[in-house]
Amino acid sequence: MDSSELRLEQTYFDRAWGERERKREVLRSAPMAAAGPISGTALIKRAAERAIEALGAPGDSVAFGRFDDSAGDTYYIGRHLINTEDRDCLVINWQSPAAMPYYKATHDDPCDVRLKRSFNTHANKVLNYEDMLFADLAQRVEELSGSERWGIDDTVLRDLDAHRTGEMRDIVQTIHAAQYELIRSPLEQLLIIQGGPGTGKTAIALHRVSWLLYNHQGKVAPSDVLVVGPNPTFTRYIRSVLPGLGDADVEHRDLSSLGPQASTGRSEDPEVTRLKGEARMGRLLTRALQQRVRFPERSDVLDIGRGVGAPRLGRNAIQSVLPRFLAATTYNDGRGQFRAWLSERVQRGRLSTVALSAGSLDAAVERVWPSLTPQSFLRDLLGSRERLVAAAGDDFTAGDIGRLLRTPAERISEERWSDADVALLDQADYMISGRFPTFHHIVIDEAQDLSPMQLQSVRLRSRTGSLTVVGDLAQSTGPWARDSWADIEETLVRRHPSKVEELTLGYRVPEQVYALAARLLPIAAPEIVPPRVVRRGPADPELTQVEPEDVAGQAVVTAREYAGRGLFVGIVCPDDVREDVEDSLRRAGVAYSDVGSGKLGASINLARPVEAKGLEFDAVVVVEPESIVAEYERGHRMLYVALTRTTRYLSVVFSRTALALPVDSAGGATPVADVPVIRTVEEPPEESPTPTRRRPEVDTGPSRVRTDHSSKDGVGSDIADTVSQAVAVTIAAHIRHSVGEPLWADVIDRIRLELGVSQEDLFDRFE
Ligand SMILES: Nc1ncnc2c1ncn2[C@@H]1O[C@H](COP(=O)(O)OP(=O)(O)OP(=O)(O)O)[C@@H](O)[C@H]1O
Repeated sequence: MDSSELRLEQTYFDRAWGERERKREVLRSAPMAAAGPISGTALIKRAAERAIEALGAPGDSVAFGRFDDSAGDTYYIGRHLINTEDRDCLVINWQSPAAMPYYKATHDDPCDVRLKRSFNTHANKVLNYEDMLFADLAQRVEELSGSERWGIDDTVLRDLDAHRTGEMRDIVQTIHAAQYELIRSPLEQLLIIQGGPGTGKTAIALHRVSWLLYNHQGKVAPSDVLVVGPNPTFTRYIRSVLPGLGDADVEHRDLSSLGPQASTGRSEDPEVTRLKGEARMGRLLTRALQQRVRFPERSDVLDIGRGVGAPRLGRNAIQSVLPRFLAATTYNDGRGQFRAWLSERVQRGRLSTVALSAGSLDAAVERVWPSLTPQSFLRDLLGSRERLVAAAGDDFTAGDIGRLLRTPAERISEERWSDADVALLDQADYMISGRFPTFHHIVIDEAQDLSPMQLQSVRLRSRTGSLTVVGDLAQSTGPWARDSWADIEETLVRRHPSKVEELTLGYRVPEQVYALAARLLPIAAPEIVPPRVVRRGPADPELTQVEPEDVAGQAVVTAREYAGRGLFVGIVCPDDVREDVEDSLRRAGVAYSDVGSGKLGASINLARPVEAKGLEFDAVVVVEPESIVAEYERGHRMLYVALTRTTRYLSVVFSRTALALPVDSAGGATPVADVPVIRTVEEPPEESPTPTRRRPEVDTGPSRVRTDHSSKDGVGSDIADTVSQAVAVTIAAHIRHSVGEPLWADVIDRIRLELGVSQEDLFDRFE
């Protein structure tokens, strides 16, 4: 790299930084300079604050890339627009149409771009850069590697190898041409994006939101966009991406809270979950709600108030008007209209010789048209066979009714609700009050698993039908596992056109790991074309066979080894061995985060396979794959999900089979067997839980010898070991967050100086 060129770039970066910070100062003083009413000043202050947010932080680098066109003009691309006082543009923000060539240029269609430069920066210091010369690429096209031909450069690869944390990062610097096309696809449509694990679906959906907000300002505000994820952990994992792109105020919700009542985790049979998710449940709720409106039984008159002279109306008079009010938009609107009619009728007909009190009127209305909350309505319905049968019509069998029926809790506040109930409550809320915010654009992530009732919840919130729906059919599991997008498309499409687009490049999962996971595809999802993986990882997957009683201990030992290297670790474990793994973690004194509780920790995270969907870790330990397959409907898909969560390292700890694959993939009843190419490469280390470490034959490098310091079941390591590991992990996380990788060595040296120990001292101490 030319150092004078580097200096020139730094000069440009410094200049842009100066302009940006000048603007920040101007914006800061704007409210003070504004004269006029206080409310006006407050408005200016708010606007100034928003504009300051849009500048990014003072520590952010001003740009991440640049391109030069054939006319010799140079354009810098960054997260935020930077102008001089005279409105000369120094840096174009990435969402601007002017930035398009930076993303669209490929070796076979350079879009008039001569050079594309990607900067590696720390704060605003340009550390180095990588160039792509399109004329040169076109000449060398025959020599290019597969991933180079696909447009994957070193900047992407470096980004993919970076440490992961519990928060997703943006990909503005390295958005691929194919991804960019989807990001800037028209707003008014139902766009379904299908793609294998780690193809960037979530990243694209979020960048698309930012792009749409910038390019449709005035039409779509951030508060007019909703992002729906599968669970609270996932929502937390992704929710800092948009604010980081300058788009705060976008609403993030997860399915378990997409209703008037969040799920309280009621567990139920998958059959019941499936039934509650069916579209016909919507019809059942509609009928059941209408049936709550009726003239009181065992009475022919409705008394409006009490005592002599209190007005009364006959059954027929009331029954004849009810259908009119039942046609109102919502249950509560109909109730209001009925109340008004009753009041008017009493007064106009002079039915009363005494003044009609509001209380008497309300009591009479309540007897015919009870006031309901979604919770009281659903509790009454699911708790009564009679109500269920009456509402079922021809749509449901006696067996269905039996499955839906449940004993209500004594008090409504004690009622426990399942995830599937949330969508029913949501539908009930819509029918009863019709009051909830709608959005111009909605993103649904992991959409492949949603039930029709959950899709309906989303649809009710969509004001325009503009949606971005992302998912992977090969990862579709649970009661609503599907093999096609057709029903989702049908449910969600409204007045706009719809299309299904496919992503074909796999970013997250290294080649060696994906080769293992892809063995499941012929069973898990034979129709799916696997993605083309863009890179190799640092190691082959490690398959370790141990005795059944040692599985948990070995999983913990493996996870600790990874965590000890400062990696962000996920243990993906079936319920079958979960308690044992938790016990082993506790006994080993290992702090870990329970992914199901909504949090991701900085070191070891324990997840059920379903909870791991959409997440990623530096290293993943998949425990007892056979149980994962057994515990889930479409279990091979769930195992595929588990195996594809890693960005770098994968270990599989098992007692029976590493992958539960039929010997003969054509035979339905064939027994499960191991992956055929596994071989034993290493004897178990002493004191470890008698593992037989195995690797797939694809491994061409020398065997990696692992030294295992743990005792028999991975517990009982000394306290010093645990303390030093915890301290090291914390310090490493701190360094990673504080400075860029090129400075790590300096920081570590500095720590040594601060501690007053030289390199030699350190060795002395360990001898
Ligand atoms: N163009 C890109 N440049 C750099 N990294 C990328 C790019 N595209 C995707 N990635 C990275 O790949 C990883 C996977 O992305 P993402 O989670 O969006 O994939 P996904 O398709 O939603 O995966 P899953 O199916 O598992 O939910 C992330 O770390 C993301 O940053």
